[in-house]
Amino acid sequence: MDNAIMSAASLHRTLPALPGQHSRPVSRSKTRLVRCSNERQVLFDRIAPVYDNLNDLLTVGQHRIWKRMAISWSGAKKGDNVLDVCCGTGDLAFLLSEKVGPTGKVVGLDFSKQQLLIASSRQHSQSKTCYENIKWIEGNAIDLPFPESSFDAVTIGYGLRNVVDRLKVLEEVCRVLKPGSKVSALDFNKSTNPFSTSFQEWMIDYVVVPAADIYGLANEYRYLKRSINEFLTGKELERLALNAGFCSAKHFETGGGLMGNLVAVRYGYIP
Ligand SMILES: C/C(=C\Cc1cc(O)c2ccccc2c1O)CCC[C@H](C)CCC[C@H](C)CCCC(C)C
Ligand SMILES: C[S@@+](CC[C@H](N)C(=O)[O-])C[C@H]1O[C@@H](n2cnc3c(N)ncnc32)[C@H](O)[C@@H]1O
Repeated sequence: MDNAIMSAASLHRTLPALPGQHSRPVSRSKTRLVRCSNERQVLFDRIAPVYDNLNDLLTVGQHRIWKRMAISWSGAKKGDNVLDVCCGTGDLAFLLSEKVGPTGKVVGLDFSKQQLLIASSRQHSQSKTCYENIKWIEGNAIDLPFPESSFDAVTIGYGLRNVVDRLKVLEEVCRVLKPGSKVSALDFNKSTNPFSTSFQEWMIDYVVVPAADIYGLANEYRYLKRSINEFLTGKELERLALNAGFCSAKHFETGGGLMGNLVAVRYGYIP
């Protein structure tokens, strides 16, 4: 394992075992979820080398603006301890690092080793000293390896749509957030406007997939359209966040309706 990347298992080993922990029989539906999750992990490992370049190309740099907006909505500030779930190659973690500065701390968590290796090499190839405050952890978003109330803000960029159990992920995020703190989750918008949906699908079929095909990754990028169809609308995401334990949730459309950003607050005293 790359020295700069910690595994969640090694983090867990440093925590005391819970009393009464024992292994349970695994159900068929759980086996299916694990298989689906493993397939996605392989997919994200495969696209890692081209992911950043394709994002810049396909959005003509616009994704950087959407990511800056996501950071701003998270409420992260100087000196904060923050988490980027499904961090991939680290775009949001790097922006968070600049936001919280050298007195703050950033954790980037992802289950794709290849994505994390790129994040770590970007961290070391760029000379910004504040990037020293970032740690990369190989782990699963449905079982965050942190105690409750650990973070002042959490971001998730294009991650919630890709996990097999979204409610569990939001419950986990709510648990690790400090009371009164926010999660900001940027993703594709599953629009209720037929024009936006048609444009999104047209872009994927005729621009995104052909561009990915140049790298032999057409199938991996075809998955995008399916995953957006199976995703939740803004209103459904707001309801899911409330069910996960957040006290308020609001979804904003960005990128001309192509993208969306869920902002949810964990119940608690806000000074
Ligand atoms: C931000 C983009 C992709 C992120 C992304 C997210 C995922 O969940 C994936 C899953 C599996 C494979 C890949 C990904 C993945 O790359 C790129 C999105 C591109 C948009 C579909 C199109 C953007 C349109 C432009 C903003 C419009 C520009 C207008 C032009 C100037 C006329
Ligand atoms: C589309 S990428 C987004 C990367 C980055 N956040 C960004 O905005 O560019 C989705 C990331 O989510 C990660 N991911 C998906 N399911 C996950 C899970 N259950 N646990 C941890 N990471 C996961 C993938 O490995 C991948 O790196």
